[in-house]
Amino acid sequence: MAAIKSASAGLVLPRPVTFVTGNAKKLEEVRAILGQSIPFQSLKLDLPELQGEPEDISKEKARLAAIQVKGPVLVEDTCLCFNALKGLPGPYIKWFLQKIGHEGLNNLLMAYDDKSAYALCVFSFAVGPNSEPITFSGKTLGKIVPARGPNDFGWDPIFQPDGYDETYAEMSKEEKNKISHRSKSLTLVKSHFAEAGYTFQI
Ligand SMILES: O=P(O)(O)OP(=O)(O)OP(=O)(O)OC[C@H]1O[C@@H](n2cnc3c(O)ncnc32)[C@H](O)[C@@H]1O
Ligand SMILES: [Mg+2]
Repeated sequence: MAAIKSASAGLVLPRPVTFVTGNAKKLEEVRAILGQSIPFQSLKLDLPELQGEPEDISKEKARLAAIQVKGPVLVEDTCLCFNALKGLPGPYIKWFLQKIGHEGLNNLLMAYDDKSAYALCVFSFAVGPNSEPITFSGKTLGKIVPARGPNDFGWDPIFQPDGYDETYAEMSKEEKNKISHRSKSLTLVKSHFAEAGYTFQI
């Protein structure tokens, strides 16, 4: 399915955008942050992930998602990067978290004074299976601390953003969504959609 350029507006997409993720908490945040700004539907799929740089991983997820959906897709890949470890665990945070938990992640930094870290969210948008995905990166700086707050979402209890006394987990959802890596990345996605003036054939 090809996207066509309309004479009056921007690109006309053959279908509404599908946000593809296997993570219900991500979807909740994306819904809250986007509101009505970009109409989208969601599809729960755990896409295979490449190893490599965050942008490449995210782009490849978008390519695979667009093949499955056969239309416009949004995906994202989230990294938690420790500066003392030159950016690791980075895109591998999911597996580190699963295997060693919050305490193990803190222990990784035991030998270092530098506990600084950043949360990175890379959204990718692909118009369809044959188009090159575009990426949008949002970063929030902070530090790794012993877990505090509800254990609802991933590594939220051990990430304390710079300038705040609370971890992501201790903040209200609204507060997190104002400053998070995900909202910064989505701000760029929204600008792109506004500039491109996409409309959708329903
Ligand atoms: O299907 P996808 O979208 O890939 O969902 P996922 O859960 O596999 O997510 P990632 O591959 O991006 O891996 C990121 C890991 O970080 C966690 N995570 C993502 N965003 C987070 C956030 O804002 N706060 C805390 N943990 C987060 C998430 O639960 C994963 O364990
Ligand atoms: Mg994943």
